[in-house]
Amino acid sequence: MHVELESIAKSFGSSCVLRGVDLTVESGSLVTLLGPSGCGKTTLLRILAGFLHPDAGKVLFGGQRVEALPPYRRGAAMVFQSYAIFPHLTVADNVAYGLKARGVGRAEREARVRDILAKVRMSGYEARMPSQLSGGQKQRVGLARALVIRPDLLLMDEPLSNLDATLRIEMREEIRLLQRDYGITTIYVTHDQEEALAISDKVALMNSGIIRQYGTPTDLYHHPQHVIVAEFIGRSNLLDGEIRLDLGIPALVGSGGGRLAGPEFLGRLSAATPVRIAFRPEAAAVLEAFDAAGSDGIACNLVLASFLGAHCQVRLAVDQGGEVELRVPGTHPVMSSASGSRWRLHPDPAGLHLFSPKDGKVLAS
Ligand SMILES: Nc1ncnc2c1ncn2[C@@H]1O[C@H](COP(=O)(O)OP(=O)(O)OP(=O)(O)O)[C@@H](O)[C@H]1O
Repeated sequence: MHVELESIAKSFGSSCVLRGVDLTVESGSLVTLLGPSGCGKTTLLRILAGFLHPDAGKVLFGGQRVEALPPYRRGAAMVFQSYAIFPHLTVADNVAYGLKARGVGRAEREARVRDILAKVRMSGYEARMPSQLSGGQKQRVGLARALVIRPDLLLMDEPLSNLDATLRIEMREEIRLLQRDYGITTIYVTHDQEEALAISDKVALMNSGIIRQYGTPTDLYHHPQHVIVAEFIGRSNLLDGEIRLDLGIPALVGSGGGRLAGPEFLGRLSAATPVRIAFRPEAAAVLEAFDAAGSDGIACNLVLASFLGAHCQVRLAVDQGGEVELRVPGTHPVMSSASGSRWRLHPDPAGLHLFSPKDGKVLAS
């Protein structure tokens, strides 16, 4: 089911929680609402479900406005972090509950319960009580209960946050496979960026009640449109810098004055513009032994070089303050150097993103 939100606003008392949210979710896709705690994700999901009314804006399901419809008439099912399964009913009765409420006959009910329990790999647990299940099993029952009614829209609020790390990864893959199999339009709330990247067709990154960027996981990772996105998705090194005129030619310099990129990268950015510079630890960079005669790049000290198996990581303290993290090959001389040794870092301009220190918006990338 195609879902559309237009200019959704919501306040609780004097605190404005959603400040004009627009979102389009294509039929059959999985979209995550990602963002730090308190940014309004759950509030938005509750507005979609019909548990909360927006102060302003439109909610459209399949082109029809639904703000006036109660939750049970919206064709959506919700899966909660707390499982929300009935403790006094068996697994089979929990899953059959929604079908019974919809007047589905016994034979069909039993067949559908059997099918969906097989799908979530819970066959054989029909007669168990919830108290006899592990967290992951309860979560699967919750999922089966939502899926069995074949909802047009599945709303999931941090459904995996009560599970341990291994189970979380296993379950998120199951959810993604089931969602694709059934072609159910799904809106999924999480504050775990890796989970969001792993399972989504598109991610809406929220912060302070608005969506900062909405796009595919690779879009958000490689082309952050706001400094918040660069910070929240993956890891980013952030440094202050400035665009300066260097013999009349604009150049990007770090706070220590070392040149990092030339006019080909800066486009139409004018001189004397302060910037926030971001680059990822895995972005290409040259890290060379410090030479007092050089002046380009970022002067820094080695804090720690760590061998992590699949790759090596170094932490460097920048002379002008702050730290950067970098991935290097195991053969790099920094790996056998002492903490405190002096280095000069030249991030490849291709991996740099520049943001405005004022409003956080992207200036160049
Ligand atoms: N019923 C309510 N009454 C008053 N304030 C509320 C209510 N529900 C939510 N809030 C406030 O609205 C803000 C957004 O809450 P929301 O639950 O949407 O955030 P979230 O992004 O889902 O956070 P989390 O990841 O911690 O669940 C918070 O500051 C919260 O305290």
